[in-house]
Amino acid sequence: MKNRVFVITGAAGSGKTTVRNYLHERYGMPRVITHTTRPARENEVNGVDYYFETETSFFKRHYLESVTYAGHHYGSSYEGLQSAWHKNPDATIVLDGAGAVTYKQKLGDQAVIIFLRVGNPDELVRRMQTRGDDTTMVAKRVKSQEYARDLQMPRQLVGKAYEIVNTDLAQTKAKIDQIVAKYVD
Ligand SMILES: Nc1ncnc2c1ncn2[C@@H]1O[C@H](COP(=O)(O)OP(=O)(O)OP(=O)(O)O)[C@@H](O)[C@H]1O
Ligand SMILES: Nc1nc2c(ncn2[C@@H]2O[C@H](COP(=O)(O)O)[C@@H](O)[C@H]2O)c(=O)[nH]1
Repeated sequence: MKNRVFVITGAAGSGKTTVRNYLHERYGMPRVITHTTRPARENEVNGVDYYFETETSFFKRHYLESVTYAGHHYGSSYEGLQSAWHKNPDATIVLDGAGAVTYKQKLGDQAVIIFLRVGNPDELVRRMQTRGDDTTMVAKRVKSQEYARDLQMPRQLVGKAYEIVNTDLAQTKAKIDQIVAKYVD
């Protein structure tokens, strides 16, 4: 059986983690946990949401790809992906737009990319605030180049990725089910 990874990408606050958790809960897809130097949010747990790293420990890992997003480092390891595939042939990961492009380039058909967007970008800020994000962090993020970039699907992924407007979560889940049905028996 072919190993695959469902890559969820899109703007900050667009619902990537929510969709990844749905794929985990509904389809039993293991979540590939990535590494970051960003401070943990309230309720985030090391080894569950991320491996939280220091500026020194981050650079001791072996990454398939890594990026800087709004001033913090993020990276996904080969070992994390292999360990997820060891549990199940279909896994899921949350990446920014640049990471999703790298995954498609490196893994080809094994990477199924789903780009999430919302109708109105103001909704993203509302969702981050509702999630309880630190106000200063939200302001810094919204000003970042990476945030602006990820409002649109990366041009390298046009025609190679699914796009879902995540307004109504029930409808989003139904669309996710349709995509998964194309790949998973
Ligand atoms: N369709 C939706 N309607 C309303 N709220 C939603 C919807 N989808 C997700 N949310 C909520 O929006 C907030 C942001 O969602 P989530 O954390 O999944 O986004 P994200 O894309 O992973 O964000 P980030 O990249 O900043 O980590 C959460 O509080 C989540 O419960
Ligand atoms: N390219 C990568 N992007 C990653 C990775 N882990 C998370 N992310 C993305 O970073 C931003 C910010 O995440 P947040 O949790 O601080 O809101 C978001 O788009 C994530 O999808 C990674 O290993 N590589």
